[in-house]
Amino acid sequence: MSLEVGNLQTGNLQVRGLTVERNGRPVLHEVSFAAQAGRVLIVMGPNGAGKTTLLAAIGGAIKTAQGGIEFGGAPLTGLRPAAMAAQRAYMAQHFDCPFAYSVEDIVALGRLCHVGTPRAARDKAAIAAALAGADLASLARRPVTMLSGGERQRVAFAKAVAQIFDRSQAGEPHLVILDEPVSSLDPEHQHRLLGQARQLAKQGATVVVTLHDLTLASIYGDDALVLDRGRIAAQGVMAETLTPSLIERVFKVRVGTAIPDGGPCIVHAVPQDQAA
Ligand SMILES: Nc1ncnc2c1ncn2[C@@H]1O[C@H](COP(=O)(O)OP(=O)(O)OP(=O)(O)O)[C@@H](O)[C@H]1O
Repeated sequence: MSLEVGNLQTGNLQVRGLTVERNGRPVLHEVSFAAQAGRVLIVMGPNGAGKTTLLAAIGGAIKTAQGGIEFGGAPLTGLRPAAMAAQRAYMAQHFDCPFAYSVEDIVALGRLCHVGTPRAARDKAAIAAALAGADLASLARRPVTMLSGGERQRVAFAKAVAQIFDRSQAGEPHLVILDEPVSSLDPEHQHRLLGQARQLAKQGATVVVTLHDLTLASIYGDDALVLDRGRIAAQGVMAETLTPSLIERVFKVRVGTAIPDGGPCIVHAVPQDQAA
């Protein structure tokens, strides 16, 4: 099933014929899909498939060679940077800060796009809510240089949440892009963060997340986009798309256990030379 949508509703993300080159080499080839408001789209694929490149293109962090990216029916590049930042939060795969800013200060950077607008009145509430949501309230004054890898990842998520707090609270369309947001997190915080991503979708966000953990993808994703060597290998509703045969073909592992009918697909991946 295709993730194309005919009539764009406000808040839908539409990517058409996207080609991206890195270092002069195409790494995404004419990728087309839609992500719908109120739903979580999980982007999956092997190392080097182009997931980060895709999210960075949608997040405005890298240039595209060809194709269009529209949000709510308008080109994403058409807005001024501050207006765009108020509705599109992008959490990159890696977050590193060499300076000893506090956790709270880093999360507050997410509010920079609201300076000089009425939304600035909600900065304090936004930062407090984002810190609490990421379980960082007790670390708010700690320099980020003194955090663990997982704690830093939660800071990056909290910054993204603070950025789109206003639209989320108002139930207005916004785009949340999370590139491997749980790669360093313990199981409790993985579920906590992805649960929050689902909650953002419930509040009107269009949520696009990359994950390597196929079980988490199955639990938290409404829709799936599977990339393989820069092209779409499969796309559609999660339960219909993330099948054992797809997993074996694209990820080159066998599925030991899967519970497909309705419930989450619990993926127990074993090497291909070990029959399930
Ligand atoms: N800065 C860069 N310059 C040149 N090529 C790059 C650059 N970054 C990534 N690539 C290449 O682009 C392709 C896609 O990389 P990308 O990071 O998007 O993959 P990915 O699916 O996110 O992989 P992973 O699962 O390992 O994070 C790969 O072949 C990679 O080697």
